[in-house]
Amino acid sequence: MSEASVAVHADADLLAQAVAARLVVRLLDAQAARGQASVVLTGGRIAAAVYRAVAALPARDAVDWSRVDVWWGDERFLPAGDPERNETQARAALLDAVPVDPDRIHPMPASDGGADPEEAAARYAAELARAARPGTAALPHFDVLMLGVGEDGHVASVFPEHPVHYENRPVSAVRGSPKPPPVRITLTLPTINTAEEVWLVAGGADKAHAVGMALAGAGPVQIPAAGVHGTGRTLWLLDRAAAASVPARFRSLR
Ligand SMILES: O=C(O)[C@H](O)[C@@H](O)[C@H](O)[C@H](O)COP(=O)(O)O
Repeated sequence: MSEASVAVHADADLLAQAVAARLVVRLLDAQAARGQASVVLTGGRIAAAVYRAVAALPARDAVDWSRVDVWWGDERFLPAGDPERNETQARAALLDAVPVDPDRIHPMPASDGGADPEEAAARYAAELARAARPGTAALPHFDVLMLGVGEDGHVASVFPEHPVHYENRPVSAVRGSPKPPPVRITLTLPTINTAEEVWLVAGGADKAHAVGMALAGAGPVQIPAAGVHGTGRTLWLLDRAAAASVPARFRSLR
C-alpha cells in the first residue's frame, strides 16, 4: 500500500492539462517496460476535461494506442450510446480521436433490453478475469486507475455508507446511487486497490472537505476516497481550491 502524495495546480484547467501530460507519460513508460499499457477510466467533469486535454496533446501520438487496454472503474447503467454514460463521454473526448484497438476497449455493460445490473456486474468481472495474467489473481494489471472525487468523498460509484462496501465480488451493481442515475456498475475498493497507480483527481472548492477528510485519515465507509491506494503509488492531483483543507504534512509535488 503506497503513501499518498499530493500535487496541487493553480486551477482546474491547468490541473486537467497536468494530469493529461502525466497520463501520456505513464502510458509511454508502461509500454516501454511491458510492451503494453492499461488504464482504468472514470466519469465526471474533471475526467472528461483530462481526456480532452490528452486528445489535444501532440505527445499523444507517441503512445501506441493499439496496445492500450482501456477499462472503466464505474459506469452509469444506461442504454448503449447514452450521452450520460462514462464510456460515451470518454469516446467523444478521446478514444474516437486516437487509433485504439477496438478489442482492447472494455466498456461496462449497458442497460439495453432490460439487462439486469447484477448480471452485468458479473459479466464485467468475467471479462476482467479473461484478461488476467496467467497464474495471477482474477484481474489484469492496471498501470493507472483514474478516479474523480465526489463532494461526499465517493470514488467511482462507491458511495459513503453504501452496501457496496461489503461486496466481496470484484465488480458490483450499485442501486440507490445518490448521484444520478440511480443504478450503476462499479469496481469495488479492493479491486481498485490492485492498480499499480491510483490517481485521485479533484478540482473545485466543493471537493475540499472530502479531500481534506480523506487525507486526514477518515474511514473509507464514511469517505470512500480515503480507502483507495495503488500498490505502487497513490497520487492526489488537485487544484488549489480542492486542496484548501489538505493536511500540512503532505509534501507538494510539482
Ligand atoms: O459517474 C461518475 O460521475 C463518476 O464515476 C464519479 O465518481 C465522478 O468521477 C465523481 O462524481 C466526480 O465527478 P466530477 O469530476 O464531475 O465532480
